[in-house]
Amino acid sequence: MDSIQQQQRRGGGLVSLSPSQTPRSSDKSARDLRSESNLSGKHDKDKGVNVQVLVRCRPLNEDEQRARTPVVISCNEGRREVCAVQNIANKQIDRTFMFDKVFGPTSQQKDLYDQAVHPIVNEVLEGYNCTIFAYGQTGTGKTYTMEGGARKKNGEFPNDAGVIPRAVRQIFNILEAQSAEYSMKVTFLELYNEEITDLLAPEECSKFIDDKSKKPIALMEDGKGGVFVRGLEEEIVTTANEIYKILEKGSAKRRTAETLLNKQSSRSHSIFSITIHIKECTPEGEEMIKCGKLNLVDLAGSENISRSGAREINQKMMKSAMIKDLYSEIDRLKQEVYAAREKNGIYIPRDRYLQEEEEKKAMAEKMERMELESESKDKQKLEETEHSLLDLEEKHRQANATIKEKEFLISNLLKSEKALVERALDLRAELEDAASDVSGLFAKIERKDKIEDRNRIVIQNFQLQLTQQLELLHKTVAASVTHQEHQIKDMEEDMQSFVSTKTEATEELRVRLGQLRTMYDSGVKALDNITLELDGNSQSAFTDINSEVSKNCSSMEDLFSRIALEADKLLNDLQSSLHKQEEKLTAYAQQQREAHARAVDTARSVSKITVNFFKTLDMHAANLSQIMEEAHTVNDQKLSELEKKFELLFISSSL
Ligand SMILES: Nc1ncnc2c1ncn2[C@@H]1O[C@H](COP(=O)(O)OP(=O)(O)OP(=O)(O)O)[C@@H](O)[C@H]1O
Repeated sequence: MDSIQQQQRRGGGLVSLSPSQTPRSSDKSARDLRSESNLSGKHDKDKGVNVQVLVRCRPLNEDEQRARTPVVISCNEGRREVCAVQNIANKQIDRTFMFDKVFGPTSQQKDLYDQAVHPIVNEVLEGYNCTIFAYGQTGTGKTYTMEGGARKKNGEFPNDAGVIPRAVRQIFNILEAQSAEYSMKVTFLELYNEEITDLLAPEECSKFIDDKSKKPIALMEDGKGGVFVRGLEEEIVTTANEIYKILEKGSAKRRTAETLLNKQSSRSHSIFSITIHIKECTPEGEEMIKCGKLNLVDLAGSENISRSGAREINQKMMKSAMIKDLYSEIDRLKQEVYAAREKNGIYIPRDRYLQEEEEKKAMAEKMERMELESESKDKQKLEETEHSLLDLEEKHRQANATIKEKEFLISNLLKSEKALVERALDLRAELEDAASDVSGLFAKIERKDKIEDRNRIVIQNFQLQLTQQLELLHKTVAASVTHQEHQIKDMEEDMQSFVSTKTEATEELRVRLGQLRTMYDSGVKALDNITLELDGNSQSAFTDINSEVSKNCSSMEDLFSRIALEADKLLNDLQSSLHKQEEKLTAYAQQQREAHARAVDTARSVSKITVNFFKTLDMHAANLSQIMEEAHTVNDQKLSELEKKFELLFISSSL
């Protein structure tokens, strides 16, 4: 669990002095700070506050040396004292001031940093809020101490690098050495005439700030006894170089603003803040976040503080203190007079008495005058207050009207914000729909690709199988044709052998018929001869012979009819066998023709199916690409609509 570890505040002030400068009333603040520091020292532990006041005295510059400017400040670093020599009414009065640390004119930037700032930066990294501010009159070396010389071109530090670049370097060196997990942000602001300028804000924002209708950057109380600046630009930084660039950018902006507004650097304050969050693990493994803040403040020249718009209460205190002093002085004098009268005190010389009486009288007159003045001033002030009260009432009325106006504006703004939020939600829903459409489209494309891949494989398989089937068919048809040719040849041969066999039998039959005919003819001749021979013989014999002839004739006729029947039967058998063979051949040829036709039909229908299949595939592919194009177009339209809506939304939100 993350938690934020916030430590107490610490602070330190650097008072810069020039050696020729006698501390004046404003320098009293240095003493005040010192005494405050001493006072707070007693309660350091209770309050958790620690203020240190360090003084640095710069050496005389060339001009001052040339002009032989007298040196009125001497520093004793060991005793931590600064001695100022003053000549009042030809009397030399030496006044000594004590500080937490004193740096004389020969002190180097590094000495000051190592002794005074280094420990404070360590405390920042331990999670404290620390402030280092430079205070002093113009030209006493505040900017020199805080910023120092510019970095060299190769990025190296010059010897006169000031507190800010050295602190930045130290912070990064320590964090990197610890391999710490951290985040860092910086702010840079300028305070001039009670007006805060964000030195890191982009130009447009600066313009807004100038525009009175916009919310100005404002100093707010954080409710925990601290203050923060509302609306200040915070820049996240990860390297020392980034901070140096930001510093350069901010300083450049400060310079530009100064030129434009004819300000002087000595009249404005600048505050550069570095906030560091560091992650730490407790021994129990719990994650803790340490938060430390370093404020680096370059104050306005102390003689210009009143001109910088500050009125920052000492005068009032001085006046009341003075009246108080005067009253106590009167009391003291009264007591002295009383003691003199009663002779129970110490006698004083007459001259002194007269002088003191004079002084007392003058004092009483002065007091009377002052009281009168004060009364008239009070009266005047009362009148002024009444006036300002009336003004305030008027302003209050105006402010109320402005508040109402602003409330109306705010309610309108809230309404438009609500409408914008609703519109944004609609747009978001549309965007989500579009995104789901797009993802659906992508899924479709993926599916289409897969189907195309599968189709490609199916087509390849189909082509392979078709080629194999066609080859098989071709082989089968070729084998069948060869087989048929063989069969027809065999049948031709069979027919030829059959026909030749039957021709032989017919020839034999013809020969036998010829022989029979010859036999018949010879028998008839023999019978004729016998008839002739017997013609002359007896009638009886003739009858016998006739019967014999008739017998022979009938047997011959029987034989002939049998032979003729046999020949008919043989011829019929031959004819029927030939007929059957012919029928068989015809049927077989018909079968083969039909099989061939079927094979041809199958091949044709296969090729038709293939062509149709490819056509369908092409059609599907065309449909798919059309769908894709349409989807892309719809998608593009939706996207451009969404972009337009977003633009409108952005323009209306920026308005
Ligand atoms: N310790 C020092 N050693 C050498 N020169 C110094 C030292 N301190 C200041 N100077 C020089 O004195 C001059 C005035 O210093 P600087 O501009 O820092 O004063 P300042 O207090 O910031 O003035 P201002 O309030 O006008 O900004 C500069 O030229 C600076 O280089």
